[in-house]
Amino acid sequence: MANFHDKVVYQAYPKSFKDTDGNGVGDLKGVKEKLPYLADLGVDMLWLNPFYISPQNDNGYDVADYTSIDPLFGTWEDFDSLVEEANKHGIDLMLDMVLNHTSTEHEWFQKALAGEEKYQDYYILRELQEDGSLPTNWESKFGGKAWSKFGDTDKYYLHLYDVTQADLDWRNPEVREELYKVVNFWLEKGVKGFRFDVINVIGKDEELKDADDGVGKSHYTDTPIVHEYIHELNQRTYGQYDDIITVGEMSSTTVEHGIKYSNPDREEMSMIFSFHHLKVDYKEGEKWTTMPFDFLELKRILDEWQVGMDEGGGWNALFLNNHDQPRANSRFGDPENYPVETSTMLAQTIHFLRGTPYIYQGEEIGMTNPDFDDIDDYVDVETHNAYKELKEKGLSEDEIMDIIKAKSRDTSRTPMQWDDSKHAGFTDGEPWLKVAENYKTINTENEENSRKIYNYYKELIRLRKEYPIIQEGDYEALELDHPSIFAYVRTLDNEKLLVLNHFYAEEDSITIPDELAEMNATYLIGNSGERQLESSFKMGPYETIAFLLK
Ligand SMILES: O=P(O)(O)OC[C@H]1O[C@H](O[C@H]2O[C@H](CO)[C@@H](O)[C@H](O)[C@H]2O)[C@H](O)[C@@H](O)[C@@H]1O
Repeated sequence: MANFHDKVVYQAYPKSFKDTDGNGVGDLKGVKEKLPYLADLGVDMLWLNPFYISPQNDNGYDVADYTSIDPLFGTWEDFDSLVEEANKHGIDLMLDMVLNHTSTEHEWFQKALAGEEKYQDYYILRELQEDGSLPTNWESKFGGKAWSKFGDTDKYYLHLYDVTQADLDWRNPEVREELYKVVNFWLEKGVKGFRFDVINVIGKDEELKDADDGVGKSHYTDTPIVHEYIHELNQRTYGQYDDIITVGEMSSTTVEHGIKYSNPDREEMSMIFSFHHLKVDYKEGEKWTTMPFDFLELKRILDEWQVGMDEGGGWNALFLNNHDQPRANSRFGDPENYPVETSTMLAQTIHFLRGTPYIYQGEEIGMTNPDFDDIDDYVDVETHNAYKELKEKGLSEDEIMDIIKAKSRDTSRTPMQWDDSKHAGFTDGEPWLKVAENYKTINTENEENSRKIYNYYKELIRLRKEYPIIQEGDYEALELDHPSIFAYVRTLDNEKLLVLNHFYAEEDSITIPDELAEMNATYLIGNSGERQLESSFKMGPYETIAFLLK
């Protein structure tokens, strides 16, 4: 298996990264054009969200042809040239594999609809229950029920996500064979990494039943058979190579399963994304609410995953941002008053934990949530479903828009802010999603703040490569119940790395335990300049600092 503990992954959302043909949608040529930027930042791998042929109902996660390039994003020539040029810059490509479901426009689903039994067996089709209710009472993760009528038959098909994303039946060996062919196709194209979309929900129970909670997750999440499928996927595809990096997106998973998915002895995946730490601002567990984030809970969850995965030989993908999440600095900091401090502190918190850091486009320059007031400024299908549901619940327009501004997936999908020209230098046309209002001050060319943040990321990446303790050190939290500071220590042999991250604007102090305070401390990096370690260590607004101790 590839050694990846020294690597950093950058996620580009192609649709919003850089448009070169003026159609308002980012493209592969745009990604290629920006490779020198990524190489300068120092990242090793570039994860691209889906760019395959798709009706784009869920921005490409509704794949209609797995081994194609949507003309919206470019051509085969553009793809080959991107791989070649990326390699010249020392960057490998990681592609997104959406293997839980296909678009209902996929040829397989269309043939199934036309009556071909072979393809009907590719999907999960069921009849109504005797009492006339849907095959199960499960909910779709995008709102509403998880079953829709299958053409003019008396059957219903399962869709855990959008109504146009039909779940594949992994219990059918022919389906698995088809999907292995897809992965092998891209391996032969020179791809060196895969991100597997919601891969832990592929193993639905054999007998589908109503869920006691009316939601249904336990009937398809982390079921025992998922591990068998992922092991088989590994053996039949990327496991045959020794330099491929894989990350599984694990919906509502547990540490116990996280270990199984990513412990190399089990030959499943290199690492996993888990999401519990990004639900600490969900009121009573409900996403479409607003609530100040629960800092102690954030630390508790990160700590649980750090310790648990380490003990079980698993490996975490480290992230606070992605294309589904609100911008972390808007969520956990104060980018208005402390733009550089907030962004660099959050970055350091993540980059020095045990695992592989992922940078989502724009976080390295301090991009924030936009301030779009009108529902028509949002494109995301989940957001529009939520808007309707919140209306039905009787919330006012203002209340709904406050929630949407804080939680919509479009908050992080606004176009990349390259410069202060029209549409932030993203496109010469009309962008598919509006650019955030603050692009004049937050953009890659802004020396004031954005460049400072970028340079800080650059240094964090460089340090990971220089210091084995960042790559391999054990993790231990300090004073986990501290109300404003997340402090932790990494240890490798007789060396320690002390990392102190202050999550609030009001000054606060932390007591450094004697056994650490008495060691020989060297300042490594911080966002408020070089400082000496003291046993009562006072921290300024959103300050972050790290010391090497010997
Ligand atoms: O919140 P969780 O239940 O833990 O799930 C994690 C994420 O899962 C979904 O994301 C991915 O699949 C979707 C369907 O293909 C796609 O729309 C999305 O862009 C993918 O990243 C879910 O949509 C996310 O909100 C969850 O964070």
